[in-house]
Amino acid sequence: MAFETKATIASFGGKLFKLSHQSEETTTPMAVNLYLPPQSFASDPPPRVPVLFYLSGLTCTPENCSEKGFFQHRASQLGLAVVYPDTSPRGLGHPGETDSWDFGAGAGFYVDATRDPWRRGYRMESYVARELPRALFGDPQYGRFLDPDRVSITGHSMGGHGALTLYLKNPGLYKSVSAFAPIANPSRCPWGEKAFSGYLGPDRDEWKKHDATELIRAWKGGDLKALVDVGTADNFYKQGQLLPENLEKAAKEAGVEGLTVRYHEGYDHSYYFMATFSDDHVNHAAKHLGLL
Ligand SMILES: N[C@@H](CCC(=O)N[C@@H](CS)C(=O)NCC(=O)O)C(=O)O
Repeated sequence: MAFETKATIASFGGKLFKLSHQSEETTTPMAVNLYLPPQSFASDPPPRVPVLFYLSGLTCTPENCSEKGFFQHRASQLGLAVVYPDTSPRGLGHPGETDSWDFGAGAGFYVDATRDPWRRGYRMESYVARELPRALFGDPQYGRFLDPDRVSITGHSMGGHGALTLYLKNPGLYKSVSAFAPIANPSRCPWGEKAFSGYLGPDRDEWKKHDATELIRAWKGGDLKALVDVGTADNFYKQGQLLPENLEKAAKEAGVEGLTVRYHEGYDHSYYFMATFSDDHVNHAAKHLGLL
């Protein structure tokens, strides 16, 4: 279904498009922001620029990171498009959908739910990894700007975990992955236990198929090309919601190379942390997308 353009906003010499389209996976209209860098408007026909998908964390819409993550700063210099999807369907009307900030609306966890009522519409894995890219790359208005063969993925918190799992589940689909403060081992933290039992049911073996720390053990794709940043003053890190050490340990035990985890003294979970290191994450993607 074609995208409706709700707003066009100048940003770092390029343009941020606030879009909406009807999703078959979620059965709802989905908001998504697309940033096109200045290079996209410098010639006609435009160059096909590589694409970075950014997956947001709990409670977020496409706006949070577009407004204050500062990915557009470095993306504009390098000639990289950035796609900011939403974090769940909206307005399905499932009982309890908006009762808590860490489950239901704003908290889709980038899985395809298998439990009622969530299995209707809460299909953010299929939406983000398949439907949205297919729709964008095939779109009559926006597809001609984008290179479907050069795609990377990144994200924050729940979205950092989403980026890691989509990358690990789909070898070759993305050229690299990075994450800010990811919920790295959701089967073993309160946020993940709540989300996975609600969306996937009580069988913990099912959870393993959607847990980055478990998936990394089975990785056979060679050098991982993964960058992870964590702030040591992040309260969620201190409360044991993120568990990045478990991811590092699993990679080490499995002999998986190419995972860089950096701990930054004094940084918290917020966009002050993200904006500080977003250039690094864009550079990481750009290196693997042939821009650097
Ligand atoms: N609502 C939660 C915080 C949730 C939270 O920090 N969400 C992060 C992602 S995990 C976020 O990006 N929030 C939106 C924002 O800060 O703009 C609380 O009050 O503790």
